[in-house]
Amino acid sequence: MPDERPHPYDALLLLSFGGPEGPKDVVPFLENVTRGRGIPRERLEEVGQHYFLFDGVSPINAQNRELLAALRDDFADHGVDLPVYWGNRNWGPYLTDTLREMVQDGRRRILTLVTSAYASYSGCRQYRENLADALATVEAEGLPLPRVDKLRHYFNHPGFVEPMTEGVLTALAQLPEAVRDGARLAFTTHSIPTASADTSGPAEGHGDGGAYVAEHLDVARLIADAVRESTGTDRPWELVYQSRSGAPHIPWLEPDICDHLEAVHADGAPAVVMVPIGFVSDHMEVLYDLDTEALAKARELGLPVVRSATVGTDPRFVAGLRELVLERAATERGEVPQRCALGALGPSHDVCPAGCCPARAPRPAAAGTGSPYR
Ligand SMILES: CC1=C(CCC(=O)O)c2cc3nc(cc4[nH]c(cc5[nH]c(cc1n2)c(C)c5CCC(=O)O)c(CCC(=O)O)c4C)C(CCC(=O)O)=C3C
Ligand SMILES: [Fe+2]
Repeated sequence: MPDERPHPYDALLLLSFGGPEGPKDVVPFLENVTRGRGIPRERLEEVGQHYFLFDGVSPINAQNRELLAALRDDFADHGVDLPVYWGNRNWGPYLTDTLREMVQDGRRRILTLVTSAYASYSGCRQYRENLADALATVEAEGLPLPRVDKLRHYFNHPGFVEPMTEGVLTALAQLPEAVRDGARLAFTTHSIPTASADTSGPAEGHGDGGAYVAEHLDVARLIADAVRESTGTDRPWELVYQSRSGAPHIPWLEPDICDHLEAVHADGAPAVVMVPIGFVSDHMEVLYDLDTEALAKARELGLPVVRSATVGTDPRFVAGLRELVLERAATERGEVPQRCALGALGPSHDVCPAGCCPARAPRPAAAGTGSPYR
């Protein structure tokens, strides 16, 4: 009988990016995202247009509400007595308001689940900085300070990998039979500056592309291997990038998905499956950059391209998150739980070491070694 006690935790915090919920939200949302980040004005106007194409509504908040409900249902079904809260970095419900509410509800030992599966400044440390800011605000208001931890990166957990593998099989079945066996797999994730990739993860692990690229390659290889085993066909695959931002003279990870589609088309590839391993739900990066822009490029080329599913609220993903919560709770109680992970890298660290995913300008970050709030 598995131990279903979340003790010592008394709450789970779902922490996400946030997105606009109508046309008047778009500009203030983009200002929140890019404050102090040196994004050119033209890029902002362009990204604003992506949102306006969908009436100014990003699907990300609805998707987080669904994940919140799915986690609560799953916890209830499995006797896990742990309230789940939700807060965002860039739009309401704002993290600071959620954290204040949690403290006022008497929560003192909080575990955080971030909607990003990999190491990187944007996907990990920046959220830890946001937590430190929110804790500082709560402290300044004279409220008691909770202890806040963060769940380990879950990119290589079977709950994340297995639904995506199944998604690729489903996507392949949508391709015309004649091109199915020759279809290439394009694993895609958010591009980030190469300097930021190279320093991602713990300091001693840094190499070209850092933990960010290594973790994505591990997931891509796992899925490609599982698909080969299941279909009996060995397909070429590569890791590609999307959603580049920033100034043109700063190098970001390449190739871009659209350039990649052109290149493989020129190379004679009969079809491509785009596999969005960098994202946990079909938010704007998936809806615009893949389903709108990249699919338009594919039509222009006359290349059959399909996009496979993100994990969303797949029951295996939600169950995997529960397992990760209970695993960490056991570790915090001093037990030595099994730490499930597929692939070559093994389970990620529970506590980010000092110097993990460094920022350009150092700022306090919670939930790590040497953090001001531990
Ligand atoms: C690694 C990564 C993830 C994946 C991990 C994770 O999920 O956290 C991610 C997710 C997301 N990014 C999102 C939106 C945006 N990201 C931007 C800008 C940037 N992203 C970056 C990185 C990442 N971003 C970076 C290095 C920048 C440059 C500015 C900076 O250094 O901070 C901009 C500014 C405009 C632009 O230039 O694109 C927007 C609007 C949304 C919400 C989508 C929705 O509304 O549905 C989500 C989930
Ligand atoms: Fe982003």
